[in-house]
This record gives sequence, C-alpha cells and structure tokens, in this order.
Amino acid sequence: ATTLRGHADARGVKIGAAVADGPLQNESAYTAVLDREFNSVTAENVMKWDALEPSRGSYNWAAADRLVAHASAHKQGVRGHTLAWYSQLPSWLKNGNFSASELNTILKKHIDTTVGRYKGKIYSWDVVNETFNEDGSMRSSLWQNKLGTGYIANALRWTHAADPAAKLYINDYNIEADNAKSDALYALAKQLLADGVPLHGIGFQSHFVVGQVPSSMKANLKRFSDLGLEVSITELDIRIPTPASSTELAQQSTDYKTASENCLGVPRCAGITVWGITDKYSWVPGTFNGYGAALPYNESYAAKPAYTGLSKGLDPT
Ligand SMILES: OC[C@H]1CNC[C@@H](O)[C@@H]1O[C@@H]1O[C@H](CO)[C@@H](O[C@@H]2O[C@H](CO)[C@@H](O[C@@H]3O[C@H](CO)[C@@H](O)[C@H](O)[C@H]3O)[C@H](O)[C@H]2O)[C@H](O)[C@H]1O
Repeated sequence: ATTLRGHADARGVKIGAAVADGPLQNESAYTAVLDREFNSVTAENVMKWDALEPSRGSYNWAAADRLVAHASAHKQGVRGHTLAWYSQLPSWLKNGNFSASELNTILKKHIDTTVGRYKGKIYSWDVVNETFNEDGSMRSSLWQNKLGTGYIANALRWTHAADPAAKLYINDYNIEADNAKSDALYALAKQLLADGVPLHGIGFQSHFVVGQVPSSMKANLKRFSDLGLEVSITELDIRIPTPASSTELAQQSTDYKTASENCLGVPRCAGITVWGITDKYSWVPGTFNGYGAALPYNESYAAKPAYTGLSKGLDPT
C-alpha cells in the first residue's frame, strides 16, 4: 500500500509529524514509522526558546541539530517551530524586566541566531505563534505588552532577512472555523500584505475534538488562500474521550479525512502536519482530562482507522 508520504509526494505537498527528541533517539519503532510515512518534521519542543537558550547567551543546539540531521538523512523537510511566542520562554527573558528597545534587540538576535544557524535547512518557519484571544483581541504576551503589535511585522522582516528562502507563517489554534479569531487574523494578514511585510502562509493548528471538525473550515482556509497565502494544517490531532469506542474511532477516521481534504481542496495548501505519531507520546491526556487517542497510531504503533482516513484524504487518485 502507498504510504502517507507516497501520496503526499505524488501531490507535491508535505505530510509532517511533530517529533519528540526522546523517542527519536532511542525508539526504533518510532523512527521506523516516522521515516516510512512522513516527508516533513516539526520539533515538538526542542526549537522553542526555553530549550535553545536556557541561560542568556549560552545555547543548547544538540537536540535541534539532531532533528535537522535526521530529516536530512531521510529526505524530510523541516518546519521551524517557533520564534516569537508567549509561552516556553526562558526564565532569564520572562523575569528580565527588559525595556522595549532591549526586547527588540533580544528578539532580533534570537531570530538572527536561530534562523541563521538553520539557513537553507528549514522550508517554513512559524515565526509568530498564538497571537490572538478567542474574541479576536491581541493576546497578552511579553512581546505584545512591551512592543505592541508591530513586533509581528518586525519578526517577519528579520526572519526573511536571515533566510530569504524560508516560507514565513503566522500560526494559531481555533482559527480553523470562520469566527472572531480567524476574522482578526484575516484582517492582520491583509494589512501585513498591504504593508509589503514578508508573510507567506497561515498555520491552522487544528487541535480538534472527535466529530467537531468545523463545517466552515474549507471556506475559511480558502479566503486566506485567496489572499495569495499558503495555508497549512500544522498541529493536527483529534482527541476522543477515553477509552475510545469503535464508533468514535470510525468518526475520528472520517474527521482526519475531512480535515485533510479541507486543506488539500484549496489552492496553495502546502501540507498537513500531525502533532505526534503515536498515542504513546501525545500532549492531549496531560492537558485534556479524560481525553486521548488523538493520533494516527496507537500506543503499540498499530495504524488506527485515523491513519486510513488521513491516507484517503491524501490519496490524489
Ligand atoms: O500545547 C500543544 C501545542 C499547541 N500549539 C503550540 C505547540 O508548541 C504546543 O505543543 C506542546 O507544547 C507544550 C508546552 O506548551 C509541550 O509540553 C511541554 O513539553 C516539555 C518537554 O517535554 C515539558 O518539559 C519537560 O518537563 C519535564 C517534567 O516537567 C522536565 O523533566 C523536562 O526537563 C522538561 O523538558 C513541559 O513540562 C511541557 O509543558 C508539549 O510537549 C507540546 O506538544
């Protein structure tokens, strides 16, 4: 049977997975599935600021280098995640009480250093992550509060200067439906493009609950695509109340197919990334009490109906 990456390659799109450093290093069942099925990888945590620069000026590149080297050895592209985010910031930065101009310098240095190190090895960056509240107002963050919304355009410009070939994204969750949050992002994207800011795509994280893939998702992605932007599903998982019943697993399979078709069915869909491979390693149970089973493979790396749904969605024939 054709693998997920076989289908994706035939379409010229990416099928990616978020990768955890532990199993990447020491679990052959994990890398066997990763390298057989996926032509793109995203660092689940090791390219975040707290992991890369735990203390100011001293960098910890080992895990990120490992992922980039693994991807290169297995002909996989790398999505960079993430440069300017409110979360997973090192304590020296969170508690540094820096002035606005100091923060500007610090953010630019982080982008120059990180994007510069992986120049030409990362095809797409989540430059800015999770900037909006559910009602469309700007989320409170170190960057928003101290620098104002202008930090978004600056981060995009600095990243573009550091790696002109990389596609630059704004990434968020709960923007898959046509709602106040996606409306606010749509307005921001239009303004950035009008100002000539190098924005190339929108990342729809797509952390869904079974049976709740938004019916307005395809039309919503289409309106962003109509701006000339790429659209990508960047963190797909579909959580189920556990233990999952066979009915829910069948619904989850349909949801994976629908979600992937909602992207692949509009122009400039660059790809679909699932936020993990196996239910054995998923952020869901630790965050959503009583939920889990969100990914295409079960705890012992057996493909679930979800895998078949994703495969059917990707299948170009
Ligand atoms: O929250 C889900 C998505 C939403 N969109 C953005 C995306 O980046 C985010 O990913 C999740 O982002 C979460 C943090 O915000 C990650 O969770 C962190 O994952 C980290 C690495 O495993 C954990 O850090 C480890 O924690 C351990 C025990 O607490 C320590 O022993 C380790 O040293 C430390 O690295 C953090 O506690 C834990 O909070 C999840 O794995 C990751 O899947």
